[in-house]
Amino acid sequence: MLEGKPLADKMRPDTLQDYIGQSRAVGQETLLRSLLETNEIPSLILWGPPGCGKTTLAHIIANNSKKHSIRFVTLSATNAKTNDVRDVIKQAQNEKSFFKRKTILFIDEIHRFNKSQQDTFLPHVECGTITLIGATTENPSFQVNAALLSRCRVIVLEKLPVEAMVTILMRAINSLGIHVAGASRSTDPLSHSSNSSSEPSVFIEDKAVDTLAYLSDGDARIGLNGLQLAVLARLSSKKMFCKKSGQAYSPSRALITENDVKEGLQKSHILYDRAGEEHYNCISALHKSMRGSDASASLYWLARMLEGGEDPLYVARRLVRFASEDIGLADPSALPQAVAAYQGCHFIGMPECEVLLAQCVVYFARAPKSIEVYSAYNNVKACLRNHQGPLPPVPLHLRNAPTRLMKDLGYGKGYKYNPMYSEPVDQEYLPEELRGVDFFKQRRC
Ligand SMILES: Nc1ncnc2c1ncn2[C@@H]1O[C@H](COP(=O)(O)OP(=O)(O)OP(=O)(O)O)[C@@H](O)[C@H]1O
Repeated sequence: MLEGKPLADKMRPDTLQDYIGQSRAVGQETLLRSLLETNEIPSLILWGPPGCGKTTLAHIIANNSKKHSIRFVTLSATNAKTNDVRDVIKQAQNEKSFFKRKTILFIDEIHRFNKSQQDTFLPHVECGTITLIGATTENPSFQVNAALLSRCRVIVLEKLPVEAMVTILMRAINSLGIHVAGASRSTDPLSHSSNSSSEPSVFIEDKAVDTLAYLSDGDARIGLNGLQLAVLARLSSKKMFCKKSGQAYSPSRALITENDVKEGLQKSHILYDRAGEEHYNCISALHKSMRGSDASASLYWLARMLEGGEDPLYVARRLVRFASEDIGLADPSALPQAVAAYQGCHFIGMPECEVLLAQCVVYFARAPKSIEVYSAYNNVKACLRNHQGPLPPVPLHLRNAPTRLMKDLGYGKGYKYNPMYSEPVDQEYLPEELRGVDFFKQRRC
């Protein structure tokens, strides 16, 4: 059971009874559960973080549907082409008209289809040729075509809590015939596979199960595959040790410790999902903590990103933006600080550059804030966007007149060159129709 396919795939449950957690979405009293039990599947978008059970739920629905002779077709948006979708639809139409057979189309990572690809199946979902089930880790309001979204029920699945992770891990531990060494949890002796004489008895520390459940951060795939790696690594190091020391490999006992499971997990997967929602959530939390002048929280979000493997230059670029947007002229040295931090990160890279970013983040959290320039500039942009008709011409006196013709046309005429005047110069700089507008005070014009 340990070799070959990832443990997470082998442990995928087939029925709702074995589907752990997610009670808000598919608990006993939920509408979705009654629909699933009566096999009336609506079009669904399953939205949730990696490894929380989206594909598993679709797999359970597939199992159920097959019993009711409903076709269940799976496509992954990472490699399916628009033509593949068309083929599925064509077949679904035939099945519907000739055999009155329904088709459920499951599209994994539906957010990877662009809007026009999503348009391909919209009319067929509308007219009931296919029931669509899409799985996504990304917020469907941004990634799924609005018309399609309005025809689907969005099911929000949550990160699996630690207790649910422990249940999932214990089920795997039981089916692998591993014993738990420690007081609080006992394995189910009946489910142990019989211990063949060529294999050692494998034990796992009670604490290691908790640590694995905790560090998997709600992702059952990481937890199960981490368990598999830890066991395989421990067994092979035992064999290596015997080989090196010239001892005959005698199967006895192997103990999986907390350290083994920590090594079995990749830190970057545990803490942070660089490409997904978490990336935007953390940068937003950092930005808001600095804006709120909370230096300690700012450091926390920074560390969470960097420890999770975020690109330091991405963080540095956001700091450059923050320096102008939120600090602005309240402390004009913030901008050079951010640019210097960016260049410093570029020169020395991680992990050395983390302290540069930390210094800059704390400086920014403690700095006085001003959005004066940022909001005045937004007022100007709004003014330009709201303008009806052609934009007003640049006043003639402000135009440069490099040629005789331009001079003859009045370019630059009447312009007062400020350094020639000792007193303040009375001169208009805005177009005629905006005369008197102050973008620092006015929201609109
Ligand atoms: N709620 C659950 N109950 C029991 N096992 C689960 C549950 N969720 C996930 N698992 C286990 O974790 C594995 C991975 O889960 P699954 O493929 O369903 O995640 P996912 O949400 O589709 O993730 P991704 O977005 O990364 O594809 C499954 O094969 C199964 O073994």
